[in-house]
Amino acid sequence: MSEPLLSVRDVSKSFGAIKALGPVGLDVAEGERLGIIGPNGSGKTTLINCITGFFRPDTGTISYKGQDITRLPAYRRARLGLSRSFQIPHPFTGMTVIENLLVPMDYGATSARKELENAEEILRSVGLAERRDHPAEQLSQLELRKLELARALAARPAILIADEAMAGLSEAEIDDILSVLFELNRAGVTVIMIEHIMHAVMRYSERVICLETGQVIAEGSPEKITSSPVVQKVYFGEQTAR
Ligand SMILES: Nc1ncnc2c1ncn2[C@@H]1O[C@H](COP(=O)(O)OP(=O)(O)OP(=O)(O)O)[C@@H](O)[C@H]1O
Repeated sequence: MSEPLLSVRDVSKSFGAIKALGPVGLDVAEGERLGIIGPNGSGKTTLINCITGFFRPDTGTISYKGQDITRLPAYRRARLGLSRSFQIPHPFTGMTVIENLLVPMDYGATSARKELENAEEILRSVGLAERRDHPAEQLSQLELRKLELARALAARPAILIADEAMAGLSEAEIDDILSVLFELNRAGVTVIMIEHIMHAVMRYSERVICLETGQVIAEGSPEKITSSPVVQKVYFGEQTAR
């Protein structure tokens, strides 16, 4: 196997006496669609926070494109190409949809004209082009989720970590977000999906990792994970684990 795009080795994180994570290890290949599942409190958010630099892990290393990024601050990881979207969108209110993209882009790396072109292309990729000049606060819940993905894409990431991008949406809306995420992946973005909506994460992912009490308890294809007795036990209790 070629060198993984992202590599997590022996990473652990505690909060006081609570061991939230680890030690865990995982590799993510370039272009992969990886799903991470696990019940509430199993460590998914802590893992993302360690990967993106919001938390400093207590132990272990995180490498990206072969570079040890364990001690890099979050904004430097973002500039290297690691981006995340949040479950609860927090757009800049009082700004239009396109302005919401131009703000995170505005760090002087390219010309204003190029930034505008990039922003318009990202809006097209998430299906928000027609809402370009609407105030962010007028968007529907589905459109807000798309704007949240668009904002995460503003830095042109190599890896997008989508944290519960579909929670609370209807089945048709879930299909819509999945199409956007499939398209992004086809365009070359590696996607890590953290999700509680099982049928969505199973449809989307090529490989799924299941966390429980901060440990990886199962890993494999969606089919393997769906039929795994340990995963079933975690989600449905003892009776279904036979
Ligand atoms: N900042 C924090 N301070 C103290 N404890 C925390 C903190 N963040 C997480 N924890 C604890 O760490 C454990 C793992 O939490 P985490 O949020 O990573 O789980 P999760 O899998 O993302 O859960 P959910 O699916 O509900 O979002 C839990 O026991 C949680 O209470």
